[in-house]
Amino acid sequence: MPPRTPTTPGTPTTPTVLDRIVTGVREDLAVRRRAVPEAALRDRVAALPPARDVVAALRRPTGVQVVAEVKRASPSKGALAPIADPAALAGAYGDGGAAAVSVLTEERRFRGSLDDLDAVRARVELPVLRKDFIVTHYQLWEARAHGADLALLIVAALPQPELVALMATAAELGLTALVEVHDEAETERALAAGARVVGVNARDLRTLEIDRSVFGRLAALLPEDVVRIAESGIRGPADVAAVAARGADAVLVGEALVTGADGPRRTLAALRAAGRR
Ligand SMILES: O=P(O)(O)OC[C@@H](O)[C@@H](O)c1c[nH]c2ccccc12
Repeated sequence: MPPRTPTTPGTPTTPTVLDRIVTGVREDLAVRRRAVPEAALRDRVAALPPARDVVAALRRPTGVQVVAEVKRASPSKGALAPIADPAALAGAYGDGGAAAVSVLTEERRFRGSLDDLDAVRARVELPVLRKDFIVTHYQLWEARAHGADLALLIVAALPQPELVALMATAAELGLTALVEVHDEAETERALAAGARVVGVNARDLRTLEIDRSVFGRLAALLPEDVVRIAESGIRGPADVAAVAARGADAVLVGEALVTGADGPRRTLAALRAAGRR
């Protein structure tokens, strides 16, 4: 991968956490590409029923919806939960009233896999999100071939022409793009690329710091018809209530659900209660 463009010509930039993750993702991807050619993915996709309607599931008048994440580990926190049976966890999320299930498939830092996506897909009827660092069309084909209805596109990881091209491929595949932003410039890029579902990540993927004020700031820039998802750092009901007051349609929650002492069903119920309208 070419180095990031230095802000001052001639000044070398140190790779951010995001840069390092994407480098690893590209290496792992090269291995999978050799094992499973894109033509094979296309055949699998052709045999599948169409992807689910995600917008209807994520925006409901009854309250803030919860996208519940299958997350074993993260670069910021290390190990979170072993999750030996991701399908069982997804089943619990479904029972608890999740609107969708997010499956982290990045292997090195988040300890996820496409096997997790398969297991979850086989278990729930809910929309499923492939959460990864998607930088190639191949990964979108993979996402759909493994049953995802939604795919994450992180604006910070993608130059604008790539973002636009990946959104077009997602649309062809019937995949809804969840376009992730963390600042004003990224929000403008997401909208310019035609994003209909925007995730505001409270965590800066370059530094891994959380800033809970980002959702309110960026949600205010989104047109009414765009679905708004508050991502990361939702610790409990009070955080759901805070983003609900600022117009969140949904929250994306990982850590609080996989580490919560009350278990995923009750933790989910408490989060949903805080977002009821
Ligand atoms: O575990 P949390 O703080 O509830 O966060 C979930 C989700 O927002 C987070 O996993 C996430 C948001 N955007 C990402 C991009 C890549 C990897 C992970 C993420």
